[in-house]
Amino acid sequence: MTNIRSTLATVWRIAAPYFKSEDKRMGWTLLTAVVVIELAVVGLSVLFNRWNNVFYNALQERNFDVFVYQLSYFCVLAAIWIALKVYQLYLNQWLQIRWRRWMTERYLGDWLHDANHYKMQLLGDAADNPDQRIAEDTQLFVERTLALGVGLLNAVVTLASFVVILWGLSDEAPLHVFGRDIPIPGYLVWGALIYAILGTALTHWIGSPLADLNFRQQRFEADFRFNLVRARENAEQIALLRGEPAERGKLASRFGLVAENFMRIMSRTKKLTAFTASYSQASIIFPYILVAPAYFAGKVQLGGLMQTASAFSSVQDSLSFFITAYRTLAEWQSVVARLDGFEVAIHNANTLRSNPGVARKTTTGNAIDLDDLKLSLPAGQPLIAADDFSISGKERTLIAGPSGSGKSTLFRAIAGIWPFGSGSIAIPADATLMMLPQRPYFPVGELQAAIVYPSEADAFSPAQVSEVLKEVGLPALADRLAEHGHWNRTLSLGEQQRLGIARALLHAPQYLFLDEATASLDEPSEAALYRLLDRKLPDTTIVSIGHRSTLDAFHQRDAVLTRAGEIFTLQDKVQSAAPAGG
Ligand SMILES: Nc1ncnc2c1ncn2[C@@H]1O[C@H](COP(=O)(O)OP(=O)(O)OP(=O)(O)O)[C@@H](O)[C@H]1O
Repeated sequence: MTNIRSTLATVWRIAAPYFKSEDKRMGWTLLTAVVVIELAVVGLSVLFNRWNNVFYNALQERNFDVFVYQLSYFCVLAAIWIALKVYQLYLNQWLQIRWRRWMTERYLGDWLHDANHYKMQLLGDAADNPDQRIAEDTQLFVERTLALGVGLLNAVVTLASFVVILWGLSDEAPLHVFGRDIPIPGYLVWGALIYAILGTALTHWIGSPLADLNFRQQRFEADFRFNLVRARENAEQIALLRGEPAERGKLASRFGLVAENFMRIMSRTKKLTAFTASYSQASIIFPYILVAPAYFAGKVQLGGLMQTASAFSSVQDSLSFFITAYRTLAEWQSVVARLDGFEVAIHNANTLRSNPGVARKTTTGNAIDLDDLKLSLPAGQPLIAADDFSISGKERTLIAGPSGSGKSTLFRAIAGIWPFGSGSIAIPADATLMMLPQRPYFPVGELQAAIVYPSEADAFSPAQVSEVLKEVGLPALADRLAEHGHWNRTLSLGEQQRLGIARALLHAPQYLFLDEATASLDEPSEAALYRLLDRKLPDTTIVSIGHRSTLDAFHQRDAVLTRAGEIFTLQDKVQSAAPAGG
């Protein structure tokens, strides 16, 4: 019960924002239309039920005129019913796509807000596979919530209408056992109620493990898909290393989890289906068994019998809502749990952003100041310390340090995406910063758009981009700006690094951070690119991470991360010490 209540509270939390959003007018209009149509459909089913009585009596009495009239009446009812059903589905789907679009845009906005997507990864596994949450779960959530909500409404209204009818019919056709009337008011209602309660309890007992199993299934499926995508993305490495058997083994074991869990779902579903199928078959004949004695005793006509059976099955259907919707409910519950996890992870990332360990300030000066800065790993182990360290002016700084000492993490903290630690980083107001990693990212698409990313493709003219391409030593690419491609896959790492420098030249940031951004080039090419940066970006402050001594020539300042106990400290390198003993 608590489980159901907390699921409903979560559903409300996830669903309500749409109906308070800027699209609320349309949302409410469509929802009202869907509800009104559903009520009209129930109203029609009451008319159909009454029709049963008159129609079957006409058959029994061989009354041709009434028979023909009732057939025409049926056609009118059926035509209205068809029109309602068509528009109910149409409007329902219309609401689904509007609601889903709104949720998707909101999730995309939250997920891609200020490095949340990266911080969610850093924070751990609370929301695994965000792609699945955004693409699949929003669709399932909207569809299932509407289906179950409308289904429940139908069940409640149908129940209310038909309980009244069935109560009246119980008086008309009283329980007749062994030649005697047994006056139990509304016995048909009680019969349906007991039958449905028993059925619901048994269904829940048999089917309850399905919610968990479905949750796990979705997760295993997404993990399997993710690993397939990773294998595709790293095809070259895998082929070079002859890693295919290892990949196959890994993928097979991931799929093993999918299959194993699916087997459990199958076995549980088999039991559940055996029960629900028997239950629904039994409910076809159950009302006839209840009313047959009265019928054969001549207390009720064929029309009354048929109307009772139809009313009983309506009450029965609505009381059995839970049984028929059980699988959908179980799946829906796991979708709700996944979306909830996603929202919690976004919330945690937002909290981390508003209360970061490392404070980010803006200054009026023109230097980036690291003050009493201590960076740590997500789990809390201290990594590096930097106190009173300024990066300013047109100075070029080279940062060195052992592998794993935290050089890239320092850049991440300056970029504002690494919140773990303490102290502060002050950045000049309105300063533009650009980080160039060793392996730059190029979105799949036209080359021009890939180079000028994250700006719009037309932020620079093709002539500007061609010019820069020639300068960075890639004149051949200048003719291919309109070509579509997966550039991270097709270009060599050295070419990608040249393109990274091209991107920096186009954007001309005030602060440029190069994290081994030219490490895949030979030394003369690297030197040429640094000379180019010097010439084209004279006002840019450049900070590089690099291991080659040839880089020294392009940097006036050397800083180094040195181990001090369990952490590394960032300090200026002591320039060529005085001669020993001097
Ligand atoms: N998301 C993370 N979770 C846990 N540990 C991390 C994470 N990112 C980095 N680290 C750890 O932090 C340490 C510093 O990593 P970083 O990439 O900053 O080193 P680096 O000095 O740039 O190394 P290299 O010179 O090899 O590129 C490493 O030990 C790394 O394993």
